[in-house]
Amino acid sequence: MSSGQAASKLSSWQKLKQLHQSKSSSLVLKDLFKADSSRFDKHSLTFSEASDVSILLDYSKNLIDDEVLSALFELAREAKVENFRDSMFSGEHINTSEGRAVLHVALRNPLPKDGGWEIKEEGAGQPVHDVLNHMKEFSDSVRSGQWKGYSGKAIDTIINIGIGGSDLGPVMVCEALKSYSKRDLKMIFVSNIDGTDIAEALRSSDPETTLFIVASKTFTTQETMTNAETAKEWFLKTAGDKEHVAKHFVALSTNTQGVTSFGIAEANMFQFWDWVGGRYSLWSAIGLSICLSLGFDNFKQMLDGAHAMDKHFKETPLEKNLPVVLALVGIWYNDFYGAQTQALLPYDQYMKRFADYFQQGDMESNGKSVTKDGSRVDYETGPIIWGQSGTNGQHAFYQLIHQGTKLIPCDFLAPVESQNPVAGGKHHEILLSNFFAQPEALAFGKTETQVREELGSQSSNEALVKSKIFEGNKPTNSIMFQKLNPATLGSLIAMYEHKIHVQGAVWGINSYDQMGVELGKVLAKAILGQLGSEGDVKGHDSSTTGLIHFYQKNRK
Ligand SMILES: O=P(O)(O)OC[C@H]1O[C@@](O)(CO)[C@@H](O)[C@@H]1O
Repeated sequence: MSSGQAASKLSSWQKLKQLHQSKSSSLVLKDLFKADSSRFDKHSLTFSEASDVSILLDYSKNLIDDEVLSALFELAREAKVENFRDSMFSGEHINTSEGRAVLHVALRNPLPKDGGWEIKEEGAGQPVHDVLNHMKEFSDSVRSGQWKGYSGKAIDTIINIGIGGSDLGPVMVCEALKSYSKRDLKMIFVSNIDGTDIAEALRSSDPETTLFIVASKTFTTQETMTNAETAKEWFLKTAGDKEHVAKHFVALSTNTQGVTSFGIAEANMFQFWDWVGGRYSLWSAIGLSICLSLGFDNFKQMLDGAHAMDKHFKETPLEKNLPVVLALVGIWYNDFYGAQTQALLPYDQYMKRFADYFQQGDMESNGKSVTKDGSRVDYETGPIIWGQSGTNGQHAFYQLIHQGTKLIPCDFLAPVESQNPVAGGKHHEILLSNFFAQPEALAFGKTETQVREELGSQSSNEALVKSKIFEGNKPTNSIMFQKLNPATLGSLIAMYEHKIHVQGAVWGINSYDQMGVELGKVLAKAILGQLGSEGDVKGHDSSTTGLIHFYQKNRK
């Protein structure tokens, strides 16, 4: 297990520091490609270890050479990344602050008799498959119309009530795999405590044909429990009898007591375990909405794609390991080039929520500043994750990426095949031409000479010339996959989960707790009790007090 040591104490870290100082000015992509015609072949990897999945990772447009790469792999070895990975897979309690295992890989691991790994952790074997069987049975029954609401009608609307990991994964996957969905089953996701979220969901729903999923690992999250109570009151206004709740409410949780006290029968509960992190839980019972929308078979194919990537991560040498390469190249920019963010730019409109999903996945995992042994880091940890589908982002923020003052490493992703080859595939070719062009422009830019040639007589306008120069040398990864099918999406998500794992191991931090989300909740609870009148407001600074008083004076 990684000792949680400070990365900066590692000799390979110091070597990388020196390499950056001595080489960064000579790591120029234009020159690196000119010097080596096989650079693409040398710095791209393929993954096709799952049926129906073929992924290419081209990492040649990065500011690296053999010396830098080998120092990065040395860093991974010195930080004991392989041991830490193996500790995760074996069920060791690597989430040290909460004394828990980290076993989202167990959720997509076949039983040992079917070729899966033996994982010694309560729940991590047959119980996972028991829940999957229950999910299949239930989703088949709802999708077929066999499951009836209290008035005997089939279900045509699913409202998933959850937030964070109990929302973002299902939302992202249902969007990404919409072309595989049962189009006449309306999927609605309610997450925000803002009454608008639940109000808009209920406005367009019929209590006789709506199924509510209350998704919460703890079954204590204020937003989710409040939304669930409001939904139940709305439902009972029409349904009347509490007996009918059983036909319209199910729960996804680790907290059986919480579920039954809310009034949902245990038979309508889909269990998961404390070794499933919220931001890693879409593979668990939290994925029930995905099963309902896509059908269990597609959900299972997604699990299988993720399992294949798990196997790849577990067994492939670091130098050929897609998650490891992504992680190390990311550390090179994050910790030695001072890049603060990482952009995820999927050129597939179905993946428009992909970056949103990994905002929680990455930033709630690695947004830490203390190592596992309790010391404050003296280096950068988790990057800010952001992004948007292409080509939309090109018309929003690419100006800054191309000509701004910040270094923004970008992952470009795109499918070879479109799910909607409209206009004879013309749209897809235009999309892909942009997917190919943007990393090329970022890498190689446009020189002053080229600008002057283009401007001709206008090149006497120095300011204009300067404004049209593209410095280039902006690093990108390009990831292509055959088609955005369930197995491929599963592999891609697992690839980024393991990238996050490797970075956390190198930084010596605990990627699997989230202490940082607690303080705000506690303060909010205290303020909630003080909103009655001005006299109730106590113990705050003048700003917080002033804001609360402004609200109290002006509310209607
Ligand atoms: O699933 P639940 O227990 O309702 O937690 C929801 C989300 O809240 C958190 O912010 C933790 O409080 C995320 O880590 C988590 O995914």
